[in-house]
Amino acid sequence: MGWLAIALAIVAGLALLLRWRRPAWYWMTFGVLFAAIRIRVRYATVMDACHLTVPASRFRLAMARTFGREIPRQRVPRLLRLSPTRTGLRLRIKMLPGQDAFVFSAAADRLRHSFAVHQVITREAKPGIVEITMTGYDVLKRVQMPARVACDGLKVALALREDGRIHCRDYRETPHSLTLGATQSGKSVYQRRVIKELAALPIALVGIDCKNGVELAPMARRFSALADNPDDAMEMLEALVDRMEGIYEIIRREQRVSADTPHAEITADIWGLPEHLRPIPVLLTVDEVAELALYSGKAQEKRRDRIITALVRLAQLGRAAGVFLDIYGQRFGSELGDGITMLRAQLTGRTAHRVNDESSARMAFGDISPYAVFAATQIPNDRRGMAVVGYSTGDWFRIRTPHTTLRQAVNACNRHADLTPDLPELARFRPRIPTAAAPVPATAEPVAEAV
Ligand SMILES: Nc1ncnc2c1ncn2[C@@H]1O[C@H](COP(=O)(O)OP(=O)(O)OP(=O)(O)O)[C@@H](O)[C@H]1O
Repeated sequence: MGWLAIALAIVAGLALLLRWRRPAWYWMTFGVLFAAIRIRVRYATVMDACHLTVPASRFRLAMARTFGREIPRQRVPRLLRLSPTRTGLRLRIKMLPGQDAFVFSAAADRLRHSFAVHQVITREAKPGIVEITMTGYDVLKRVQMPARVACDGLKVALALREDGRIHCRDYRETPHSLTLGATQSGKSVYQRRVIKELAALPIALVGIDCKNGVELAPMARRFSALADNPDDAMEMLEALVDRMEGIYEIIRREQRVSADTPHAEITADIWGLPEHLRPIPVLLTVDEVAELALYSGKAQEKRRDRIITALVRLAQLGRAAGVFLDIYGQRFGSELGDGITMLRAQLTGRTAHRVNDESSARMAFGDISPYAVFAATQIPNDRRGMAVVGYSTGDWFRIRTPHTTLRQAVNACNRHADLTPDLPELARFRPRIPTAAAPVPATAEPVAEAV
């Protein structure tokens, strides 16, 4: 008996220690079991207490009255499935007549307290079925991505979502994006993560970094073109527009060939082109976009207009030609001048890190969800790298990318330097490869040695 008590005390101590120091391990060892038992046992009581039950049907009430029987109890929505996940539990519940997903969403906080879990997120899985995702611990406190994430094509796993799922970006589905955030909110780390993940994929990377190249130049081996000042940026963007127009010519030519071949598919983008004709897709990543939009004097104003016009054209027409845009900045509103709101409308992938005011958050999510605007303004200062991401469906989530150092991103770029394609139209912007003799600025980590 004494030994049993000692063993139980050791296990309980171990559980407490894990819960405190390693919540992810605690969840996978003890937490998931305890939570599943708790939910099974208390399900009906909690549903009742959270006002998620409905009165018995009129027929049963009438029968009870007629035969003088006990009045039937409130009906509890049926728990169809309870499945564990890496970070929590997922429940599928069949809604009762009169209920909708919003009723469950409004009760999310009550459910969270009642089931003693960290977070509860609800969504309608299909008509009549609501899915409740619970996370057992604060998954964004210390981001741990799963070792393997199934991604194919031009899809990359970028961050962990607050519901424990992975936030992926599929460039073919969401070709252009805008990432906002105050200074020191985590934009550069997010950009590094994107580049690190894309480095291994068949895509050409083109960058504009008017901070003299401090962010992107160390990764130059994987970049087909880089501009580190607004004059070069303007010429590079116009060259990219020329490339895009050339690709449209190829598509048109191929369409004419297909049109004369009965039953042949006719493509309207590069993905339907035969492989030998298909140009490599290009991602243009722009760090601190305001540097391109600010001007003083007539000459700079003209340059700014040409830059914004080229960006708008790339955003409007780039998708079919395989040209994608990732734009990063602190703000991206009409104060940056004509054409900015037009450009923003094309950037459908939206991410906002911590912002200092509501108007900045509205630049990202004003047209998606007022709740996402609020969430972006509530990101705490000590949660660097945390962001809100909005999907075109109107859904939004808090996310956090794994902390990616410049060293890690540079290593990935060096490892995959052989995948860097030559873009003849942009050949004059091919970056100079940094060497030990040309060290990166003191603020950045040192450049990796050549592979
Ligand atoms: N996902 C993350 N996890 C942990 N720390 C992070 C994360 N993202 C950023 N940080 C930390 O936050 C700080 C600021 O990050 P970063 O340089 O990316 O911000 P920024 O928005 O690009 O700032 P600026 O606009 O001034 O360049 C860095 O010290 C970085 O280590």
